[in-house]
Amino acid sequence: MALLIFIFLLCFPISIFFIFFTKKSSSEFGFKSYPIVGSFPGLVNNRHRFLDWTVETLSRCPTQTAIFRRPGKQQLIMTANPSNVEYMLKTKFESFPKGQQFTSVLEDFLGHGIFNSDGDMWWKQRKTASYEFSTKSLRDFVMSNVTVEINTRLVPVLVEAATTGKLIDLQDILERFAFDNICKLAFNVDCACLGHDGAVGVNFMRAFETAATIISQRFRSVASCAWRIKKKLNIGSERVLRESIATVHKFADEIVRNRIDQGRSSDHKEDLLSRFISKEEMNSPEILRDIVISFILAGRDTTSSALSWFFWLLSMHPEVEDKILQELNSIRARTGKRIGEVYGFEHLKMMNYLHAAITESLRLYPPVPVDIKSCAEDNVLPDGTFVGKGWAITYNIFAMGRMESIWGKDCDRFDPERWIDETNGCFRGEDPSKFPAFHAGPRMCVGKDMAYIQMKSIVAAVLERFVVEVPGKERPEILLSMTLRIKGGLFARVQERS
Ligand code: HEM
Repeated sequence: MALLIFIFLLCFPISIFFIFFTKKSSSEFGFKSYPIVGSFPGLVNNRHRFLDWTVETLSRCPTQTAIFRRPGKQQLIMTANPSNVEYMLKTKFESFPKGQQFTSVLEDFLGHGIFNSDGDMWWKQRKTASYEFSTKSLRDFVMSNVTVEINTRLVPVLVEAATTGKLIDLQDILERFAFDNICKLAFNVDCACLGHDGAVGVNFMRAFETAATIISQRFRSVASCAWRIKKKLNIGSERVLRESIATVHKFADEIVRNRIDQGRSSDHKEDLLSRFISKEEMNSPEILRDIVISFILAGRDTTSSALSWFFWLLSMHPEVEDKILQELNSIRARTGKRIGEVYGFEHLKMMNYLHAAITESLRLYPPVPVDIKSCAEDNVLPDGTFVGKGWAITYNIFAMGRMESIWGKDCDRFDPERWIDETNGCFRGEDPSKFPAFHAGPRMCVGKDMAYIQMKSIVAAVLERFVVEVPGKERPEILLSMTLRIKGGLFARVQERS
């Protein structure tokens, strides 16, 4: 008997070790999987380098697609394969909605706004947004807001930093810029977050930031019941989230109600809220609030994330900065514009090299690094991968920008020239299923053109007047929140360019 107990005690831990830690996945290349716990051990081990880990894993897979095994029947597929991306975002769009699993996580904050809805609800908002974003009046409104923000906020903040010689957090400055800008576009309110720490809008911005950060953490919660229990008990981060959402909703509700009361007599005709109010089917205060909040979320951290990584890359590639300055010089020479005068839309269109450099930065550091959909019916992807009904599928934009199979041997190199057409020197775009930084198909980002207007205007204004120096040569640490941010900020020193 004693011998049996001894053998059992010896064998039990050894067998547990073998079951959990040595059994290889059915797929030799993808995420390793173990009985009961699936692929979670790999995720836990690599959580501090999640994106780099997925790049390594997907680039080893024959079709750049891997299965992440979860306990239970519903699995998660991750792909960096352009044919699969085209299939899910375009060809079989209806089969791959955001899905209840995704939208229920964000619903407390975003309700049923464009960013967080599917089907009819999404389509009605999309139709209006697509139309309004193609109008010249909205583009002019954006141009004038960007010009004012650059001249009266961004440049003075940088002049002061140049005078004092202090390190500044460029990421924070860009986030404040983007927040001011998107609030003007969404409901024509000047939050004045850049350069005015005491402004009314700062509370709104902070609450918005907290809500967006905490709600995105729900996706990383190991078991979804964990956040749901905390929410029910109103404790910990869920309590902070509830308070932040209340602040955001109160601020937005007041604006929406006032605007509805003002009705047709309102002076605000240009912003998105006024444009949506005039649509019969979307004039309930709650849905208007959800729409506005979705737009703020979509336009807030995306451009600032893109530009933070862009300025870091530029600090490592002075030859690219020189070429941008040469291009700006030649445009000034042709148009007679003086330094300090912000460029108009027609001038921005001439900046092919700058457009290419920003796009190249988006390839390597996409603000939305991974995107998730659910599968509404059993499907087989073009590369032969089976995706069952109810499974989740993510396409990994960060990994796609680093795939040799898409970009060739120099895929890791920051090279704006790959976006320039050699025959005419103009910017040459790429198929969105290979480069889905702005999504692809019917849900493609509606703010893409506006984002380029904002990004090109900022880069031109900053580079012509200032030299930006980022100390250190290491890649900054990635912070995964709703977007790809730089952990701890992007600290830089600026000097006025002589
Ligand atoms: C560099 C800047 C930007 C990038 C990389 C970007 C990227 C994206 C991506 C990947 C999506 C799809 C997200 C999803 O459905 O899961 C998206 C959607 C969207 N974006 Fe952008 N975006 C940028 C700037 C903006 C700006 C400035 C605005 C607003 C003015 C905006 C408005 C939207 C909206 C409303 C959607 C939802 C579209 C829909 O679901 O039909 N974006 N964007």
